[in-house]
Amino acid sequence: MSDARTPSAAAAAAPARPYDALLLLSFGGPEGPEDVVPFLENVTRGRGIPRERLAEVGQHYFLFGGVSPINAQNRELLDALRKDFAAHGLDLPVYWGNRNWAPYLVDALRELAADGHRRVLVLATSAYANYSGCRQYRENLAAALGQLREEGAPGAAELRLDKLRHFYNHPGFVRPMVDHTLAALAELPEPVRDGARLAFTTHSIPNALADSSGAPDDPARGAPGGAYVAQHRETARLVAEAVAEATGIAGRPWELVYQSRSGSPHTPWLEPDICDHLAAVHADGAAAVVMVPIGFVSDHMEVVYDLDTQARAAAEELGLPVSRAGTVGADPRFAAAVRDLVLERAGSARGERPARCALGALGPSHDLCPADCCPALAPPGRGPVPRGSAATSAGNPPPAAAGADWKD
Ligand SMILES: CC1=C(CCC(=O)O)c2cc3nc(cc4[nH]c(cc5[nH]c(cc1n2)c(C)c5CCC(=O)O)c(CCC(=O)O)c4C)C(CCC(=O)O)=C3C
Ligand SMILES: [Fe+2]
Repeated sequence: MSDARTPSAAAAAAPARPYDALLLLSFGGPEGPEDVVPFLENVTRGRGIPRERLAEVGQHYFLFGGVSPINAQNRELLDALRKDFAAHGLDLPVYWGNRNWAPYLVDALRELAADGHRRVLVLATSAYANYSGCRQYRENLAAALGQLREEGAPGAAELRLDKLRHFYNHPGFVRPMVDHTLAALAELPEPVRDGARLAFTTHSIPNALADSSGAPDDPARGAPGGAYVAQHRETARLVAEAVAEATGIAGRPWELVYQSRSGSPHTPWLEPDICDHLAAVHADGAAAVVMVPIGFVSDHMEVVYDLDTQARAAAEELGLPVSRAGTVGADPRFAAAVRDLVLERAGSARGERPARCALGALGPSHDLCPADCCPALAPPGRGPVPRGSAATSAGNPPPAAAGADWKD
């Protein structure tokens, strides 16, 4: 077909249409000692983290000169995305803004709007369903856009933001993790390699937040751990199976464990902690452990401190050989996966039915978060969060602010 007005020809000319930019939305981190305390104040405002925990976490950052690796890693990812888009003829500018530190989200949106962009896709650097990786980012988008509209920032009134779906089961996320797990196995001394177990790690969150994670119609919602745990178990299984195939060793034990717990000790959070897990498998006769941080997209502070510093020290004390797999970071396969998600979503927005790539049994995640997806507070007795209750009114951005990412 050569008619330039047919949808496919138009799509070939501007494959991301109707979108005109991509925003990388991340956590942010301090870039010097003087940033650490104000950064932690931003992260924990209104979240009830004990002061002692904050002082302790500040020390983790000071141990690294007050610099979190996360911003440099996001700059690398930006670079990889721009290279990948350019190499594949995708003319889509990429912007970057953070929740907790400069460059801030609100400034990125101001720039996007001033540059004339109107329909913007958002890649949040969080692969799984849960409040902090899903709804909290949507709240951040709504709040920043609300602020710009109040300011009367040029273009802000027309700006519409659509968050891309969760990508935990996309091959561009899973396959680099498989390679990195194989590389971490190869780092172990040869005699313990075949007996090494896999410990997949992710951020612990309060049990109540895990139980209510995901969309209300998600089969995992209501099961212990909700979509958060179900999705992590799926990624872990996919990686473990691919590692078994590559090594020819079937039945290597693996477990999903947690790290970076904070909050009150009286509130139950997901367990076991990686350090307790290392002690348990050591007592059980494990020869070695490979820690695989599937919960994170880059080797940021939770990885370089909580795993490489704290968990490694615990393993050393036990005399248990350990190694740690790298995260996806700026892997070109991940950049290509982002391009795939962009083109897929653009196709959907044009009313087409694009292939929606996902490995395993759970299928691709939803594009539009339904009203009670990943609520901030656990619904009492696991029922739906009542509309307009304290749990939702502060958190649920109105449709106008959250764009097509919000369905009510
Ligand atoms: C699920 C999840 C992810 C993964 C998904 C995603 O990436 O979104 C994640 C990522 C990250 N968490 C990070 C840092 C922190 N998280 C904290 C606190 C918390 N995280 C939580 C959850 C998550 N966090 C929760 C439930 C809290 C309790 C307070 C609250 O309910 O909000 C605190 C406060 C101190 C403390 O208590 O640890 C800090 C400093 C950094 C930056 C690292 C760097 O600087 O390199 C990153 C990427
Ligand atoms: Fe969600």
